[in-house]
This record gives sequence, structure tokens and C-alpha cells, in this order.
Amino acid sequence: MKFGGTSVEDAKAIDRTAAIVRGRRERGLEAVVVVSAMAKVTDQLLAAAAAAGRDDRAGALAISARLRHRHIDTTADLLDGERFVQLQETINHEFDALDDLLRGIAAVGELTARTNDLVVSFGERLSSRMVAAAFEQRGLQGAHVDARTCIVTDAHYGKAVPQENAIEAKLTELVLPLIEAGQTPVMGGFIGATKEGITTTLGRGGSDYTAALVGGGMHAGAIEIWTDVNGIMTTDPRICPDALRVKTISFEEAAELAYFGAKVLHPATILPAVQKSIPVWVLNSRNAENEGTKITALAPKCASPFKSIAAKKRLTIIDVVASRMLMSHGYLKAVFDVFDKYKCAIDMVSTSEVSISLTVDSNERLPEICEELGKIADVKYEGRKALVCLVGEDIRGHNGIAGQVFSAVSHVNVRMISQGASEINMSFMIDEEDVEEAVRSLHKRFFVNPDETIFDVAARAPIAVKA
Ligand SMILES: Nc1ncnc2c1ncn2[C@@H]1O[C@H](COP(=O)(O)OP(=O)(O)O)[C@@H](O)[C@H]1O
Ligand SMILES: N[C@@H](CC(=O)OP(=O)(O)O)C(=O)O
Repeated sequence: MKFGGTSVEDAKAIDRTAAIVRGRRERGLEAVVVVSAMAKVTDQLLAAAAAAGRDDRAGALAISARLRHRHIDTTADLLDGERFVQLQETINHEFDALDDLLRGIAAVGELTARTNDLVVSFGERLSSRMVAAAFEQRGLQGAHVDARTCIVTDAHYGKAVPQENAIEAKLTELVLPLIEAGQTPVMGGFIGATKEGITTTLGRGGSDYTAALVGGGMHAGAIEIWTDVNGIMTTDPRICPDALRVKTISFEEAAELAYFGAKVLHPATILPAVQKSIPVWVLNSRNAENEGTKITALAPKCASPFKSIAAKKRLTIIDVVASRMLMSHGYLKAVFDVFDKYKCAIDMVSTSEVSISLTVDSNERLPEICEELGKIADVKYEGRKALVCLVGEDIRGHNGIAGQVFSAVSHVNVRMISQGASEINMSFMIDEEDVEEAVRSLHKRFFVNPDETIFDVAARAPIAVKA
């Protein structure tokens, strides 16, 4: 069971989380609980690290002081007596270590990726201790597990690669005995450590990934991702408040959605679950009675061509123009080698006779990448672009679908179009400021008469939406 930042954001949310876990235990189920940092804490830790890195020591320590108060206040609301005193001491100890670290970064005037990971790791280290203690007080026999003892990764800081065999061995050694003793292990998501014990992180949104690694490594019967919406919806409910819950979706569809920007699930989550055929559920911790979304190996038959629409912002289009060389042997390889060298993933590619257009996440190394590409071609790049992606296994069965999609967004300037080889997504690139309108138009066009076997039409009323 993984509970995201909003499911542990304050004492009330942690209380709801405890009630959900109690419900599972009362049904005779055993659970390992993975928690994220309290909502927004990771962003604030990143801001503190960045401030320290540019020598703003006072700014960094001020952020840390606010976080210390928030964690202690929540602990005071959660725990009584001796339990509170003990955890308060632990939290103060952790924040003293964080402050020392921030002072160190400011003194050196340099923030490395490795140190950045160590700073952000405090979020999950603290939240997991608080949730474990809250479970303990509520008779759930919470047992805190430091995720860094089990989630073994390589040393690719900021996006470390988990070592699944080593993880499975550690889970068997350290977590299984706790379950066998009737306890509820609680660990932080998102963080891990190299085999030498250096702290790493799995990339933003990585707690879902931890949940899948733990579920996979322990051969769980199910992986539950508890969040703040009723499940995977037909689009982000912050863009369309009338988005509908999707009752069932395939692993492939969910993976495409996650990759193309649906924040509700981390893209890497699905893989360990698919490999072991473990069903994944996305559920709402504010509305635990709701059935959520079930992600399964096979997509159910659906009368609608699409299950959901995702959008991903902060992309850059790069146009590489080389009229004489494009079709020559080895040219594309030379272009892609440059992206490989900078470990820069490409989202979409399209070619014409004279140019290749590629899209990548906007990142600070783009000027270097383009300078290097400039040695073999003329290069232009343009940021503030976004990708809109429609996902559904039944796209291929619907004639004229592209016409319907593009007439729904005929007022928007479309820069690139792609239909993936898997034939379960159709995506196009537009200006960032057009995303909301394009998604609303498409949602209106494709979910006006939804298939009731797949979409929760009964609950058309707006669901809980984050501010
Ligand atoms: N297709 C979608 N279905 C559901 N939620 C979505 C979708 N696309 C984007 N979201 C957003 O994802 C959010 C949940 O992800 P996140 O904030 O990371 O939650 P958590 O803190 O629980 O991990 C929702 O509040 C919603 O706004
Ligand atoms: N706290 C990490 C990991 C995570 O998955 O968080 P959440 O479950 O709240 O999206 C982050 O913000 O990236």
C-alpha cells in the first residue's frame, strides 16, 4: 500500500491512512506501507538545497526551520505522551543533521547531485517515522524500516536504477520477518542507497516505483496506490473537473499515460508489477469506499476509442536541418549519439526530407546539446511546448479517428503529430499555453457519451480536486 504526499500531508490525513490500513488488516490482509514525504516537502527541500548551493545560507536554514515546525506540529497532533517526546527528539535530531548539511553546502558553494539526493531524502525519512509511530499508537503495530536498507540502487543520483535482485533479498531478510511477526512495516518511498550505503533517489514521483519494487520483490497479491483522486481519470481533474473515473485500464495504457504526463502514476511503476502479473489499484484515500481503478494485463473491450488524455508540459522542440545529409548512411546515428552522450531522453521524433524534429524535456544542457548538433547540421530550438496524448487500446479499431481528434483542436497550432508503434496512443505537440483548452475540447468530444462498462458515469459530479 503506497500513500502519496497528500495522504500524509497532516495529522488528519495520516489518521485516514491508518484507518485504511486497519480496514485491510481486519480483512485478514498483510500489508507493507510505503509513504511519500508530506505534500510539498520534497519541493521545499529542493529549494533549500538550491538556496544553500548559491550561498544563500539564511534562506536555506529558514526553509528548514519551517519544515521542522510543520513536522513537529503534526507529530504533536498525532501522538501522546512519551511517544510524542521520543519522536520529537528524533525529528529534531534529523533537522539538526539537515541544517549541518545545508551549512556545509553553503560553505563549499557547490551542490552536487549526490548531496542533493541526501537533502531531499529527509522528506521520506521523516514522514515514514511519523506514520510508523502513528500506526503504533493506533494499535496497528507499525514498524519503521529505513528504505535505504532495502532499496538497493546504482549511483545514478537523482534517477537511480534499482537493483531488483538485491532488493528482493533485502526485503526477504528485513521486511518479511516483521510481517510474519504480525507487524505493519512502514518505509519511505522515493529513496534508496547504493550497496556502499550512499543515499540515492529514484526520480520525482518515485514513491510509486518503490511500491511496485516492494510489491514485486515480496510477490504481493496486489499493489495499491492511494492518492487524492478516485483513480485514473479520463483526464487530469484539475483541467477538467468533470473527468470520469476509469474503472479498468491495461498496464500498457497506464504506462503510456504515466509516461506522457498523467501525474497520478509514476511511469516506472508498472514494470515490476507487469513482470510478476500483480494487479495495481489506484485508490482515493479521501474516499476509501470508492472502487478506484484496476490496472490489469488485458484491456477490457471498450466502445470508446480512448480511455484517457494526458498532457506533458515544459518540453522543447529541436529542429535539425541538413538538406544533403539527412538520408545519408550514419547521419541519424550521429544525431542520436549526441542525445545519448547527454543522457537526454527523446519523447517524439518526426522527419521530413530535409529536417528532423525532436522533442525533449526542457533542461539546462540544451544549449550544449544544440552546440554539438550544430557541428553536423543547422539547429534551432524552441521551448514552452507541450505534448497532448490520447491513450486507448481501441484506437486501431476506429476509422477516421485522427480526423475527429484534429477537428476537435482545429483552433490550436499543432507542431508535430505521432501515433506510437504500439497503436495505443496518438499524440501531438502544441504551445504550452494551449494545453488546457485543447484537453477540454478533446474531453468534451470523446467523453460526452462514455461507455458505462469502463467509465464511472454514475459519479459525474466533480470529485475532490487539489487547489
Ligand atoms: N488521468 C489522471 N487521473 C487522475 N489524476 C490525474 C490524472 N492526470 C493527472 N492527475 C493528477 O495527479 C494527481 C495525483 O498525483 P500526485 O499529486 O503525485 O499524488 P500523490 O501525492 O498521492 O502521489 C491528482 O491530484 C491529479 O490532479
Ligand atoms: N516525494 C517525492 C516522491 C513521490 O512520489 O511523491 P508523491 O507520491 O507525493 O507524488 C516527490 O515529490 O517526488
